[in-house]
Amino acid sequence: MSARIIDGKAVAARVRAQVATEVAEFTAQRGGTPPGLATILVGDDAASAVYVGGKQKACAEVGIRGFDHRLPADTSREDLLALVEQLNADPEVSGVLCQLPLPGHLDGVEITNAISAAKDVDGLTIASAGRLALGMPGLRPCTPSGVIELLAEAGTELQGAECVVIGRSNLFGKPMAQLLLQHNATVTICHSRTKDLAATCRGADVLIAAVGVAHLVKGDWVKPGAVVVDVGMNRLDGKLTGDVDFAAASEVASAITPVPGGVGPTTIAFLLRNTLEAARAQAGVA
Ligand SMILES: Nc1nc(=O)c2c([nH]1)NC[C@@H]1CN(c3ccc(C(=O)N[C@@H](CCC(=O)O)C(=O)O)cc3)C=[N+]21
Repeated sequence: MSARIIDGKAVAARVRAQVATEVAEFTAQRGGTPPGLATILVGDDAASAVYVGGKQKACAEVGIRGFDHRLPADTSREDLLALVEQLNADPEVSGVLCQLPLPGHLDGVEITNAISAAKDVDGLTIASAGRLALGMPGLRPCTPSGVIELLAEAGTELQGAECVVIGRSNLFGKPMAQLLLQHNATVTICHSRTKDLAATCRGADVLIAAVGVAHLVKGDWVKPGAVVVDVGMNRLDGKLTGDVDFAAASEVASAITPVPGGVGPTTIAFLLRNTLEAARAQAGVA
C-alpha cells in the first residue's frame, strides 16, 4: 500500500486565502487599520530566523501588518518584558508572539505569560491553556490547530479513534491532546520515559510525532491503515526531515504528512487566523 500524502501547503493556502478575504473586510470596516502581528526574536539562531521571517512574509501576503522585533542574544529579562508591555499597550498590535526557544538566561514560560491574553496568538499563556483545558472558547496554539485541519482534510474520523501523540511539550503535545479530546478521541501521550513506545504506536489509528528526533518512528511502528502526522523539524545533513521514517511509514499508513510541506505551513496559516480573531475581539466585532 502507498499512503495518500496530505498536502499541507494546499490546506494552508486555502486557510490563508480565507483569512485574506476576512482581513480585507475587517480593515475596510476599521477605516483602513489592518490587524497587526508583532513577532519577537531574541538572538540569532538561524532556524528561528527562518521561521520568524516566514511568519512576517505570510502576514504581508494576507494584509496583516507585521512588526518585526529582533533583539540581541544578551537582552535582559527586564528589557524583554518592557518590549512585551509596550506591544501589549500598542493599539495597532493585535497579536504578540515571542519565538521560542529563548536564550538560556530567559524563562520562556515567564516571558510568554507577560503577553496579554487578548493578544496571545500563540495560545501559550496560562489563560489560553486553561481555557483550552476547560473547553472554553479562546485562542488555540497554532500547530495543533493546523494538525486538526490536516486530519479533517484527510477525512480522518477522530471520534473514538486511538490517537497517540509522541511528545509532551507546552507548545504542541499537551494542547494537541486537549484538542483531540475535544473531538472525542481516545488520547495517549508518549514521551522519553514511555516504556514500550513502539508497541503503543502500533495501537494508534492516528499517530502524531513531535519529539525532534529524525526518523524516530519506524515503518513497523505504524498500524496498517493508520494516519500519520509528522510535526518534527530536524536538520539532517542540511536537509529538513521529520520524526518519521517517511519512506517506510508511507508503505503502511493510509495517509501521511510530509516534511516539509505538511504541518509547518498550516502552523503559519493558523497564526494568521488567530491574529485576525484577536483583532476582531479587540475591536468588539467578534
Ligand atoms: N512562540 C513560538 N511559536 C511557534 O509557533 C513556534 C515557536 N515559538 N518556535 C519554533 C516552532 C517551529 N515553528 C514552525 C513553523 C513553521 C514552519 C514551516 O513553515 N516549515 C516549512 C519549511 C520551512 C523550512 O524550509 O525551514 C515546512 O514544514 O514546509 C516550521 C516551524 C513554529 N514554532
